[in-house]
Amino acid sequence: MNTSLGAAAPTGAIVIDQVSKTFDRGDDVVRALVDVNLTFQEGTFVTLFGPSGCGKTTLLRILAGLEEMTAGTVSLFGETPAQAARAKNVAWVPQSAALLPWLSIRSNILLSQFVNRAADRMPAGDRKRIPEDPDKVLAELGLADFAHARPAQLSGGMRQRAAIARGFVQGAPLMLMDEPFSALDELTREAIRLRLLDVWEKNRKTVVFVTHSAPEAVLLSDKVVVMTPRPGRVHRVVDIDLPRPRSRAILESAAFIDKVREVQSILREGWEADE
Ligand SMILES: Nc1ncnc2c1ncn2[C@@H]1O[C@H](COP(=O)(O)OP(=O)(O)OP(=O)(O)O)[C@@H](O)[C@H]1O
Repeated sequence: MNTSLGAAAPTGAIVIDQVSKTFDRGDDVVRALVDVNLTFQEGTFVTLFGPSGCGKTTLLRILAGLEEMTAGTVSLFGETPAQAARAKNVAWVPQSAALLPWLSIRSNILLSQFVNRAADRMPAGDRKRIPEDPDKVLAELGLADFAHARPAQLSGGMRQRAAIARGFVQGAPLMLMDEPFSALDELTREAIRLRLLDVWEKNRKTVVFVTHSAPEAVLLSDKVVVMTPRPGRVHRVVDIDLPRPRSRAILESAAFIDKVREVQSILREGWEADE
Protein backbone atom coordinates (compact mmCIF):
# COMPACT_ATOMS: atom_id res chain seq x y z
CA MET A 1 0.00 0.00 0.00
CA ASN A 2 1.33 3.43 -0.90
CA THR A 3 1.31 5.61 2.18
CA SER A 4 3.30 8.44 0.64
CA LEU A 5 1.91 11.90 1.33
CA GLY A 6 3.57 13.43 -1.71
CA ALA A 7 6.70 13.29 -3.84
CA ALA A 8 9.82 13.06 -1.67
CA ALA A 9 11.84 16.26 -1.66
CA PRO A 10 14.39 15.92 1.15
CA THR A 11 14.89 19.58 2.00
CA GLY A 12 11.31 20.75 1.38
CA ALA A 13 9.60 17.86 3.00
CA ILE A 14 9.29 15.66 6.03
CA VAL A 15 10.38 12.14 5.18
CA ILE A 16 9.75 9.28 7.60
CA ASP A 17 11.47 6.22 6.14
CA GLN A 18 10.98 2.69 7.50
CA VAL A 19 10.71 3.90 11.07
CA SER A 20 10.23 1.28 13.77
CA LYS A 21 10.29 1.68 17.52
CA THR A 22 10.53 -1.06 20.12
CA PHE A 23 10.40 -0.46 23.86
CA ASP A 24 12.27 -2.96 25.96
CA ARG A 25 10.43 -3.40 29.27
CA GLY A 26 12.63 -6.04 30.87
CA ASP A 27 10.97 -9.38 30.10
CA ASP A 28 8.49 -7.70 27.77
CA VAL A 29 9.13 -6.03 24.41
CA VAL A 30 6.58 -3.54 23.07
CA ARG A 31 6.57 -2.97 19.33
CA ALA A 32 5.16 0.55 19.26
CA LEU A 33 5.79 1.36 15.57
CA VAL A 34 6.60 -0.90 12.62
CA ASP A 35 7.86 0.21 9.21
CA VAL A 36 6.27 3.64 9.12
CA ASN A 37 6.79 5.37 5.77
CA LEU A 38 5.39 8.85 5.25
CA THR A 39 6.43 11.81 3.15
CA PHE A 40 4.70 15.14 3.29
CA GLN A 41 5.43 18.52 1.86
CA GLU A 42 6.10 21.75 3.71
CA GLY A 43 2.91 23.60 4.63
CA THR A 44 0.80 20.47 5.05
CA PHE A 45 -1.51 19.97 8.04
CA VAL A 46 -1.21 16.27 8.87
CA THR A 47 -3.14 14.44 11.57
CA LEU A 48 -2.15 11.13 13.13
CA PHE A 49 -5.41 9.37 13.92
CA GLY A 50 -5.86 5.99 15.52
CA PRO A 51 -6.82 4.01 18.61
CA SER A 52 -5.12 4.35 21.95
CA GLY A 53 -1.68 2.76 21.98
CA CYS A 54 -1.10 2.77 18.21
CA GLY A 55 2.06 4.83 18.59
CA LYS A 56 0.89 8.35 17.70
CA THR A 57 2.70 10.04 20.59
CA THR A 58 5.76 7.86 20.06
CA LEU A 59 5.98 9.02 16.44
CA LEU A 60 5.50 12.64 17.47
CA ARG A 61 8.25 12.27 20.10
CA ILE A 62 10.58 10.79 17.47
CA LEU A 63 9.92 13.81 15.21
CA ALA A 64 10.63 16.12 18.17
CA GLY A 65 13.97 14.40 18.83
CA LEU A 66 12.71 13.26 22.26
CA GLU A 67 12.76 9.56 21.42
CA GLU A 68 15.32 7.50 19.50
CA MET A 69 13.97 5.24 16.76
CA THR A 70 14.98 1.58 16.76
CA ALA A 71 15.24 1.51 12.96
CA GLY A 72 14.71 3.88 10.04
CA THR A 73 15.44 7.53 9.35
CA VAL A 74 13.61 10.83 9.61
CA SER A 75 14.40 13.97 7.64
CA LEU A 76 12.78 17.22 8.75
CA PHE A 77 13.39 19.56 5.82
CA GLY A 78 16.86 18.05 5.41
CA GLU A 79 17.74 17.84 9.12
CA THR A 80 17.66 14.93 11.55
CA PRO A 81 15.23 15.38 14.47
CA ALA A 82 18.21 16.05 16.79
CA GLN A 83 19.57 18.76 14.48
CA ALA A 84 16.12 20.31 14.05
CA ALA A 85 15.56 20.28 17.83
CA ARG A 86 18.95 21.93 18.46
CA ALA A 87 18.18 24.67 15.95
CA LYS A 88 14.70 25.08 17.54
CA ASN A 89 13.11 24.28 14.21
CA VAL A 90 10.40 22.26 15.92
CA ALA A 91 7.73 23.66 18.26
CA TRP A 92 5.77 21.39 20.60
CA VAL A 93 2.25 22.08 21.84
CA PRO A 94 1.46 19.66 24.67
CA GLN A 95 -1.81 18.20 25.97
CA SER A 96 -1.88 20.56 28.93
CA ALA A 97 -0.86 24.19 28.53
CA ALA A 98 2.04 23.99 31.04
CA LEU A 99 2.28 27.76 31.52
CA LEU A 100 4.39 29.21 34.32
CA PRO A 101 1.78 30.40 36.87
CA TRP A 102 3.78 33.40 38.18
CA LEU A 103 4.23 34.96 34.72
CA SER A 104 1.67 36.78 32.61
CA ILE A 105 0.45 35.16 29.40
CA ARG A 106 2.60 37.54 27.36
CA SER A 107 5.70 36.80 29.47
CA ASN A 108 5.11 33.06 29.15
CA ILE A 109 5.14 33.51 25.40
CA LEU A 110 8.13 35.85 25.34
CA LEU A 111 10.02 33.35 27.49
CA SER A 112 9.80 30.75 24.73
CA GLN A 113 11.45 33.23 22.35
CA PHE A 114 14.06 34.13 24.97
CA VAL A 115 15.14 30.52 25.56
CA ASN A 116 15.54 30.07 21.81
CA ARG A 117 17.90 33.03 21.46
CA ALA A 118 21.01 30.86 21.09
CA ALA A 119 19.52 29.40 17.91
CA ASP A 120 18.85 32.95 16.70
CA ARG A 121 22.60 33.63 16.78
CA MET A 122 23.14 31.04 14.05
CA PRO A 123 24.13 32.48 10.65
CA ALA A 124 20.98 33.74 8.92
CA GLY A 125 21.39 31.24 6.09
CA ASP A 126 21.26 28.35 8.59
CA ARG A 127 18.09 29.56 10.23
CA LYS A 128 14.73 28.20 9.25
CA ARG A 129 12.89 29.91 12.08
CA ILE A 130 11.21 33.27 11.74
CA PRO A 131 10.03 34.29 15.24
CA GLU A 132 6.66 36.03 15.15
CA ASP A 133 5.36 39.11 16.93
CA PRO A 134 3.81 37.84 20.21
CA ASP A 135 1.18 40.60 20.32
CA LYS A 136 0.02 39.77 16.81
CA VAL A 137 -0.28 36.07 17.60
CA LEU A 138 -2.08 36.78 20.91
CA ALA A 139 -4.56 38.99 19.04
CA GLU A 140 -5.13 36.33 16.38
CA LEU A 141 -5.94 33.83 19.10
CA GLY A 142 -8.35 36.25 20.81
CA LEU A 143 -6.09 36.84 23.81
CA ALA A 144 -5.08 40.49 23.29
CA ASP A 145 -7.11 41.62 26.32
CA PHE A 146 -5.58 38.90 28.49
CA ALA A 147 -1.91 39.41 27.61
CA HIS A 148 -1.16 40.69 31.12
CA ALA A 149 -3.35 38.20 32.99
CA ARG A 150 -1.85 35.26 34.89
CA PRO A 151 -2.70 31.73 33.70
CA ALA A 152 -4.96 31.15 36.76
CA GLN A 153 -7.16 34.05 35.62
CA LEU A 154 -7.94 32.32 32.30
CA SER A 155 -10.33 29.50 31.44
CA GLY A 156 -8.95 26.12 30.33
CA GLY A 157 -9.70 26.94 26.69
CA MET A 158 -7.91 30.28 26.94
CA ARG A 159 -4.86 28.67 28.56
CA GLN A 160 -4.73 26.16 25.72
CA ARG A 161 -4.96 29.02 23.21
CA ALA A 162 -2.00 30.61 25.02
CA ALA A 163 -0.07 27.33 24.59
CA ILE A 164 -0.84 27.43 20.88
CA ALA A 165 0.32 31.07 20.75
CA ARG A 166 3.57 30.00 22.43
CA GLY A 167 4.00 27.37 19.70
CA PHE A 168 3.38 29.84 16.88
CA VAL A 169 5.59 32.71 18.12
CA GLN A 170 8.65 30.48 18.00
CA GLY A 171 8.26 30.60 14.21
CA ALA A 172 9.52 27.02 13.85
CA PRO A 173 8.75 25.53 10.42
CA LEU A 174 7.31 22.41 12.07
CA MET A 175 4.73 22.40 14.83
CA LEU A 176 3.89 19.19 16.68
CA MET A 177 0.61 19.09 18.59
CA ASP A 178 -0.18 16.15 20.87
CA GLU A 179 -3.92 16.09 21.54
CA PRO A 180 -3.85 19.74 22.59
CA PHE A 181 -7.63 19.96 23.09
CA SER A 182 -8.30 16.66 24.82
CA ALA A 183 -8.95 18.18 28.26
CA LEU A 184 -11.53 20.69 26.99
CA ASP A 185 -15.31 20.39 26.84
CA GLU A 186 -16.85 19.85 23.39
CA LEU A 187 -18.06 23.43 22.79
CA THR A 188 -14.74 24.97 23.85
CA ARG A 189 -12.98 22.39 21.74
CA GLU A 190 -14.98 23.32 18.67
CA ALA A 191 -14.29 27.02 19.18
CA ILE A 192 -10.56 26.50 19.65
CA ARG A 193 -10.31 24.25 16.57
CA LEU A 194 -11.78 27.08 14.51
CA ARG A 195 -9.32 29.55 16.05
CA LEU A 196 -6.42 27.25 15.24
CA LEU A 197 -7.67 26.91 11.67
CA ASP A 198 -7.88 30.66 11.37
CA VAL A 199 -4.31 31.24 12.54
CA TRP A 200 -2.99 28.31 10.54
CA GLU A 201 -4.63 29.52 7.31
CA LYS A 202 -2.63 32.75 7.70
CA ASN A 203 0.81 31.11 7.86
CA ARG A 204 0.38 27.52 6.58
CA LYS A 205 3.05 26.13 8.86
CA THR A 206 3.70 22.39 8.64
CA VAL A 207 1.75 20.77 11.48
CA VAL A 208 1.65 17.19 12.73
CA PHE A 209 -1.35 16.90 15.03
CA VAL A 210 -2.52 13.95 17.13
CA THR A 211 -6.17 13.31 17.93
CA HIS A 212 -8.72 10.58 18.69
CA SER A 213 -11.51 12.65 17.13
CA ALA A 214 -12.46 12.02 13.49
CA PRO A 215 -14.36 15.34 13.11
CA GLU A 216 -11.35 17.22 14.52
CA ALA A 217 -9.00 15.40 12.14
CA VAL A 218 -11.17 16.11 9.09
CA LEU A 219 -11.86 19.74 9.96
CA LEU A 220 -8.21 20.65 10.42
CA SER A 221 -6.23 18.48 8.06
CA ASP A 222 -4.97 18.17 4.52
CA LYS A 223 -4.01 14.55 5.22
CA VAL A 224 -5.22 12.13 7.87
CA VAL A 225 -2.87 9.26 8.65
CA VAL A 226 -5.03 6.38 9.91
CA MET A 227 -3.00 4.03 12.10
CA THR A 228 -3.63 0.50 13.29
CA PRO A 229 -3.08 -0.77 16.84
CA ARG A 230 -0.52 -3.24 18.22
CA PRO A 231 1.93 -2.64 16.65
CA GLY A 232 1.37 0.83 15.22
CA ARG A 233 1.46 0.89 11.43
CA VAL A 234 0.13 3.29 8.85
CA HIS A 235 -3.08 1.76 7.54
CA ARG A 236 -4.11 4.51 5.08
CA VAL A 237 -3.46 8.16 4.32
CA VAL A 238 -6.73 9.95 3.56
CA ASP A 239 -6.70 13.18 1.54
CA ILE A 240 -9.06 15.78 2.97
CA ASP A 241 -9.93 17.73 -0.13
CA LEU A 242 -12.52 20.01 1.48
CA PRO A 243 -12.10 23.63 0.34
CA ARG A 244 -10.13 26.12 2.44
CA PRO A 245 -10.49 28.41 4.26
CA ARG A 246 -12.81 26.31 6.38
CA SER A 247 -15.32 27.83 8.77
CA ARG A 248 -17.98 26.64 11.20
CA ALA A 249 -20.45 26.25 8.28
CA ILE A 250 -18.44 23.35 6.89
CA LEU A 251 -19.34 21.24 9.95
CA GLU A 252 -22.94 21.00 8.68
CA SER A 253 -22.02 20.18 5.07
CA ALA A 254 -22.67 16.77 3.53
CA ALA A 255 -19.09 16.66 2.21
CA PHE A 256 -17.69 17.09 5.74
CA ILE A 257 -20.03 14.50 7.28
CA ASP A 258 -19.20 12.01 4.49
CA LYS A 259 -15.47 12.51 5.03
CA VAL A 260 -15.79 11.94 8.78
CA ARG A 261 -17.68 8.69 8.08
CA GLU A 262 -15.02 7.63 5.57
CA VAL A 263 -12.20 8.22 8.07
CA GLN A 264 -14.12 6.37 10.82
CA SER A 265 -14.79 3.43 8.54
CA ILE A 266 -11.11 3.25 7.47
CA LEU A 267 -10.19 3.24 11.17
CA ARG A 268 -12.58 0.30 11.79
CA GLU A 269 -11.24 -1.52 8.72
CA GLY A 270 -7.67 -1.17 10.05
CA TRP A 271 -8.77 -2.38 13.48
CA GLU A 272 -10.60 -5.44 12.07
CA ALA A 273 -7.70 -6.31 9.74
CA ASP A 274 -5.50 -6.35 12.84
CA GLU A 275 -7.73 -8.70 14.90
N1 LIG B 1 8.51 4.91 27.47
C1 LIG B 1 7.83 3.79 27.18
N2 LIG B 1 8.21 2.60 27.69
C2 LIG B 1 7.57 1.47 27.38
N3 LIG B 1 6.50 1.41 26.54
C3 LIG B 1 6.07 2.57 26.01
C4 LIG B 1 6.71 3.82 26.29
N4 LIG B 1 6.06 4.81 25.61
C5 LIG B 1 5.06 4.19 24.93
N5 LIG B 1 5.07 2.86 25.17
C6 LIG B 1 4.16 1.87 24.58
O1 LIG B 1 4.15 2.06 23.18
C7 LIG B 1 2.85 1.91 22.66
C8 LIG B 1 2.45 3.17 21.92
O2 LIG B 1 2.27 4.21 22.87
P1 LIG B 1 1.86 5.69 22.45
O3 LIG B 1 1.75 6.51 23.68
O4 LIG B 1 2.78 6.18 21.40
O5 LIG B 1 0.42 5.45 21.79
P2 LIG B 1 -0.71 6.53 21.43
O6 LIG B 1 -1.27 6.10 20.13
O7 LIG B 1 -0.16 7.90 21.50
O8 LIG B 1 -1.75 6.28 22.60
P3 LIG B 1 -2.83 7.30 23.23
O9 LIG B 1 -3.76 7.63 22.11
O10 LIG B 1 -3.48 6.50 24.31
O11 LIG B 1 -2.08 8.48 23.76
C9 LIG B 1 1.94 1.56 23.84
O12 LIG B 1 1.79 0.17 23.90
C10 LIG B 1 2.72 2.09 25.02
O13 LIG B 1 2.43 1.33 26.19
